[in-house]
Amino acid sequence: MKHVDESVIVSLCPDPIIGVDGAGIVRIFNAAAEKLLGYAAADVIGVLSIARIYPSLDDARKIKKLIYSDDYGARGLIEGYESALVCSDGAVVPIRLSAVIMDEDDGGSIGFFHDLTERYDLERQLHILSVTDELTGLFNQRHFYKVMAKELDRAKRYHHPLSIICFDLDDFKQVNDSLGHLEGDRVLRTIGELLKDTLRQIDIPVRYGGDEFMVLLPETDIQAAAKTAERIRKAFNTKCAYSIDKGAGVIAKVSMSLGVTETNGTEKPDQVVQRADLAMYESKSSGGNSTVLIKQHIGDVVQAGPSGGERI
Ligand SMILES: Nc1nc2c(ncn2[C@@H]2O[C@H](COP(=O)(O)OP(=O)(O)OP(=O)(O)O)[C@@H](O)[C@H]2O)c(=O)[nH]1
Repeated sequence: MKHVDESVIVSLCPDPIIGVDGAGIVRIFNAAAEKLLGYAAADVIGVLSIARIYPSLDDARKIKKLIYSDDYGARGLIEGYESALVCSDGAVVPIRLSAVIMDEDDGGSIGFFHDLTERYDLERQLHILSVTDELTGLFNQRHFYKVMAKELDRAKRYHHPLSIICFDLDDFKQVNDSLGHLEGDRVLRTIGELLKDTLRQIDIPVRYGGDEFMVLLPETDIQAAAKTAERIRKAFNTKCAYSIDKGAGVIAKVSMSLGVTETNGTEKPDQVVQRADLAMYESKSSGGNSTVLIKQHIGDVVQAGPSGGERI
């Protein structure tokens, strides 16, 4: 290869390269830096302080401190540090930075940046996929237990009530068997939409599995949660009013059995889920299409209902 001038290499580099003098004033600003940040090199060289393109002065100070530390194996070096840059229009771009001090006397350095936007977008999409139930768009069971642990901690620390609604469809198999799986899927998707419309922003709706769902209601006591449960049940009856002929004069009506319980955060996730499940099964075993409440045990005493359940 014939000799190529270093400045040509810098200008051809597809990643942004920014060089600064000891005072932090931009001295090198290649074409990729212009493209990413939206500044013309002619407008920033000799004028712009590098601190201005970091999100805050603290970020800029931290990077300066890092380059003078031996955190990356030697003083005067940064390798693969993840931060962000602010473009001329105010947009913030995630970047990975490697940098070296060019001149020990003057303190001038050169930074090699790599735009991480695509990687961050991909990670965000992967995260969404990992916490979402594909059919309904609700959260999945794995996410439910993660959030539940955090919400139990919060409830305990701040003495706020935390409620949970557990519900399961009654006779859902009949929809699949009589009307087909696609119609069954439509019902499950309708529940996803219905929950998003009915709940507050801070509530966490989850498809627990099959035709079973959970809703976590932070800062909500059992009576308020029961009202929400009833709103869900009634909305479902309006939106999915099926009466399916099971033959021999028997009609199956698809509805919901709901169980509601509250915790003060001192329990394990499984204990709370089991109690909500028990309330839901109580509703189901007495005909479904209803909401049953079971309050938190205090000592061994169950606070409401003959078998711990209060039916509404
Ligand atoms: N269409 C569809 N059906 C599903 C899906 N996941 C689970 N199911 C169906 O949900 C039904 C659950 O059946 P069961 O547990 O007997 O529930 P059920 O018919 O509602 O009966 P009870 O709960 O006793 O009232 C089965 O037919 C499953 O095939 C899904 O993603 N899509």
